[in-house]
Amino acid sequence: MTTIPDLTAAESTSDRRIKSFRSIPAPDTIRAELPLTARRAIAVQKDRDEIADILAGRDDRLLVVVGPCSVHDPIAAIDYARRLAPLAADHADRLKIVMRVYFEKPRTTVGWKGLINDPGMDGSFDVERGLRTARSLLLDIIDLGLPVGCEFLEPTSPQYIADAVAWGAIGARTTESQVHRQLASGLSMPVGFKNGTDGNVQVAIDGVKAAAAGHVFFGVDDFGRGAVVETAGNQDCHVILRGGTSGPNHDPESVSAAVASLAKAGLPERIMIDCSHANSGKDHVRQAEVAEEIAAAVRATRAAGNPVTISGVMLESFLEPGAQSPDAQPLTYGQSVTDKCMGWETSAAVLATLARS
Ligand SMILES: O=C[C@H](O)[C@H](O)COP(=O)(O)O
Ligand SMILES: C=C(OP(=O)(O)O)C(=O)O
Repeated sequence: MTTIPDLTAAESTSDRRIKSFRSIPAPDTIRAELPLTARRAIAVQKDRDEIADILAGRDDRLLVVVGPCSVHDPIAAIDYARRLAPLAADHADRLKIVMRVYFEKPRTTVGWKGLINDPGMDGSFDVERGLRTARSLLLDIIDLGLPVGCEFLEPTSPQYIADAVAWGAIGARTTESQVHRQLASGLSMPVGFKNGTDGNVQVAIDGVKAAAAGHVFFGVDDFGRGAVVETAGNQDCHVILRGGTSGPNHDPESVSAAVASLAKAGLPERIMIDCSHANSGKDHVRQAEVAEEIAAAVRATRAAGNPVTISGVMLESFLEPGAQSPDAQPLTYGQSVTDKCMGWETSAAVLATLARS
């Protein structure tokens, strides 16, 4: 019998490019430390139901997902939420306002990947602190009476926070990813799929169809153990038009084309429009104009007695207009460290315009 000698570290074919593994607490540990509680759970479920009703056309309000491109400073995020909450209440008969609370940033190449990945923004990657900070912020925002919306990027991060989230997004860079479509099929809230960065809307429609089906895939359970996950499918998914490399796609022709493709796919003929990203050329001043154009289009459709196919709008908005580098010293309070955002005054004016539509 031949004996196989143990390989030395230098001979091993495993982990040749892994520098370290750091364990983190299991999802149920962090959730138990920062419990959702029955009162908040009731609020989250009510918000999810209202959002699903808007997306299905059972409620004719406009869904508005508004907030910073990314959260880097929880104090500024709460400050923003305190200003948004009374506006959300004032406009509640016409708009369903959800605060954008994005903790995970997909990058075109490299860059800061968000508060969960690197809460110190200094390369220390204290993911455990990032998870606790993120969860705690979500609970505080819910306590102000606002539903929250997050992009889901890491396939296992939802286990730590998704119970507090009323609406989710799959971004343009991951909309075609089977892993993210499977993830969406098991998420408990409505989920929007962005069109691809090249402007391809069909990949988002395919994402919605894939997520509506049940799937079986690799994941982790509540105790952080590797598991085979079986999902039931998510029927509350929709498409988000965000423009692409060939230009914006919020104009009436692009919206009609997207709606026709949804009809062809047998899906509800309703979409959300992202006023930022490629629809505004990442220009926050232009973003407000795009929102005005959408408000005008919705008004015209209603006036003509036609069905409104734009059921939601996304806005990138923070306390201060524009953006700064994440490396700025000192950082400007309330200003984005990723994409440019509308400042607070403009955001409030845009919400009022959307409410009038
Ligand atoms: O919304 C944020 C950004 O557009 C997205 O994360 C990509 O950013 P990047 O192109 O700066 O990496
Ligand atoms: C990353 C985002 O958008 P997109 O996926 O459309 O680039 C975002 O909304 O933060």
